[in-house]
Amino acid sequence: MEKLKCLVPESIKRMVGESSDEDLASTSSTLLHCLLNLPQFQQMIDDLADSKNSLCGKNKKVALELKQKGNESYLTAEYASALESYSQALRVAPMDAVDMDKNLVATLFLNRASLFHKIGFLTESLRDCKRAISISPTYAKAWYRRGKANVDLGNFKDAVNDFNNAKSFELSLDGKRHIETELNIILERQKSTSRMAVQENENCFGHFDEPCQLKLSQVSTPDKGRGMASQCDIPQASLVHKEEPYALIILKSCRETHCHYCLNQLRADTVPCTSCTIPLYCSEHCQIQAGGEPFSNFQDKIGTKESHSHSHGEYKFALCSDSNPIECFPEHKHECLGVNWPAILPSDIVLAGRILVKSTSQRCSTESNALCDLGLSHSYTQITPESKLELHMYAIVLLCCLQHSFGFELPINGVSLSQTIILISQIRVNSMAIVRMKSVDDPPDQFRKLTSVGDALTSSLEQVPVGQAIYKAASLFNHSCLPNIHAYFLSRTLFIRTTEYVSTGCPLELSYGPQVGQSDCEDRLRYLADKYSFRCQCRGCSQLNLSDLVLNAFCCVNHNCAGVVLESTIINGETRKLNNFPRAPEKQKFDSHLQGHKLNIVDINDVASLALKFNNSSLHIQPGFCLHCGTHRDLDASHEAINKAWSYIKRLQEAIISKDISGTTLLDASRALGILRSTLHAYNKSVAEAEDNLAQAFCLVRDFQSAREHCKESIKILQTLYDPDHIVIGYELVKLASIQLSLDDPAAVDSTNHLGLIFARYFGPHVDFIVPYQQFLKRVAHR
Ligand SMILES: C[S@@+](CC[C@H](N)C(=O)[O-])C[C@H]1O[C@@H](n2cnc3c(N)ncnc32)[C@H](O)[C@@H]1O
Repeated sequence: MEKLKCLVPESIKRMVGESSDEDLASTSSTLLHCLLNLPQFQQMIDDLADSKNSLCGKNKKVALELKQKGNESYLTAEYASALESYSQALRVAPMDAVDMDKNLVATLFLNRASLFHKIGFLTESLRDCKRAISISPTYAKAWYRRGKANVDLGNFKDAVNDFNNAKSFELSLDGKRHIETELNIILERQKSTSRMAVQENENCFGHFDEPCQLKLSQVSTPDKGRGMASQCDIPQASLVHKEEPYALIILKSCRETHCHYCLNQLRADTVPCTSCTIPLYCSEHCQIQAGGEPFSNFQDKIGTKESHSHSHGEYKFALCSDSNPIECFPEHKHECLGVNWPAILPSDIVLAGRILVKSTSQRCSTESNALCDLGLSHSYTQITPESKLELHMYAIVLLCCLQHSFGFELPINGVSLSQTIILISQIRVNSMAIVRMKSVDDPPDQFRKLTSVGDALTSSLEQVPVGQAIYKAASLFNHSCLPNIHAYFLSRTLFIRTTEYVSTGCPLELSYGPQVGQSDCEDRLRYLADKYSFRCQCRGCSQLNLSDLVLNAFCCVNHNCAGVVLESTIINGETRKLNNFPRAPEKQKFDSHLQGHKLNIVDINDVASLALKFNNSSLHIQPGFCLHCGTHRDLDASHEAINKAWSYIKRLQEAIISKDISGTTLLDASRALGILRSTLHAYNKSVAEAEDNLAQAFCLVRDFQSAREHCKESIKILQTLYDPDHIVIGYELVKLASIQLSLDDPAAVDSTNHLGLIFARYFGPHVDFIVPYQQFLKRVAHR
């Protein structure tokens, strides 16, 4: 794409860079004509959209090689490698390929089922057998293997049925006799056991159906456009919104680890797409929902006794569809042609393709003229000239790819291109990042069950983005750096909950990323302007707050003084708030923010009261001078000392990542923390980060007592910068509780109770699905 950009004449680049949403039809058609005359552009479209150049199509030869490799690894007991080979082979094997008179895919499922059985993954084995049987209903070995897995799972009735089927399809007499013997043993065992059968349980989320009964109203605001507000008083932790995505796509970084439909972490028995090698799914349910065909459509007819009716090959649609019917559009189908563009173009462009195809198919029924009319806001006019050129180019490439590979019946002209450019702009402003909670100590490979869980007691949690989606109704929620609602996801469903009491008429606003306490006001404004092209007008950025004042502050050089020293950038930023929003901050804001703190807040109140004394919209604060006693600090020298100290903390961070922490690294970092503490303000965010790094490092060298103290110090600071019951504190308490448990410290009970309350506030009844680790902590702490 970059090379292509260089070939566009400067005059066209300038015209595109200066375009507004009004003249997109003419700018995009000018660029289109220019590109169509470039052989490099034609070549690019051929590479992306022509099936002859496809790298994402099925390939029998490669599948057979991988199968062979898997068999060899299995024989030498290299099970992880065998699993990798079989799964890869399944991904590339054509559904109609035959190997030694058997459907190749069915054989591969069976081989993988045998491997799973060998390593004790019984439900995975059972599911792979089912898949082999649904392709090849008379596959005696698959019935037999399934019978064995059912025996080990205690499902004797099913096992008897499986062995009977295996016996009837087995051709050799010896084989039949062998199965008969096993069958008799099972029948005996069945009589003598009362063991409960283990039920296969696919994607069961208990409280998926929590109703959302609150009515919200759409409001219009002068500074943020449309927004959502409450129509009644809403208690904390209430569900205010629930929605299925209009369109969704997995992020490139998660393609190998998460299901391309529901975005849950893939299990070891991944299910491939039936037509191309790009997506992996966690189940046939997801594979079919995405637009794939059921495996039973590829039934192997070789040697089949057609009359046999197999009652066990059916699919289970356990997730959302039964209880909560959702509109389902086969969103991968038009990409599923083995061509390269869905794998190569950026995720938001492939998402735009999904929306175009979906809305065009719906357009036939609604007879709208717009190619795609989501009715969402966008910020095309505010973006940079480079971004405008990029949007133009991607819109042209996407429409050409859709037309070339999928036969999308749409003239590529100024009108369709301008609508596509606006669509991509809407996606950039309105799409939500779907996140999943990840325990940092999760083993990255699929052999989760094989690794020890003994080290889990020093775990911590983080949120990782896995997908990007458009939720049409939720796009109307505005951003606040001090949000009063919180969004999270179960499978593809978006849930939004209040995190505090919200009174009637109050705007409901979530955070698009940055929050007060996480970074200072200038950083938040920069992030939102860069990513979403708007200048934030939320209360966090328009009213003074303690976090923004102390987050990057220095301490007083006078050891007896707990005062605050600010830099000019912070003072300027805070003064700007007052200039732009000359409303007096309310005194009680500071007080309520500090309620419940048992911390020494004298210095913070100093800052607050000083800030409140502003006159003519300016703060009377001198950079470099203590706000309490007026003593001067040399800020240049302080910066130098901090940078040097921080280099030791950075070294420690690297050592933590490589899990190789030497005594010297730890000692240097401890000394560096001393310098940070004596130079920076007690509530400076960098001190919290350094404390947290030391806590992690001490955990790794198993000095849990030191780890606990550093972890507590870090939490103390964060509780001041955020709300004490903010979700960030919940994550930190997970770390503290796990360290306390490692020390048999009874205080772990308080920590787990506290984190339980915080998570319940953010996730309501879904807490155990989102943070299953907290259940484990609670159980151990209360034991
Ligand atoms: C996802 S949309 C929210 C709904 C939007 N207000 C509308 O009218 O459709 C995001 C856009 O809303 C506006 N917006 C949201 N939060 C804002 C804030 N805190 N300050 C200023 N503008 C905001 C910006 O224009 C942003 O690009």
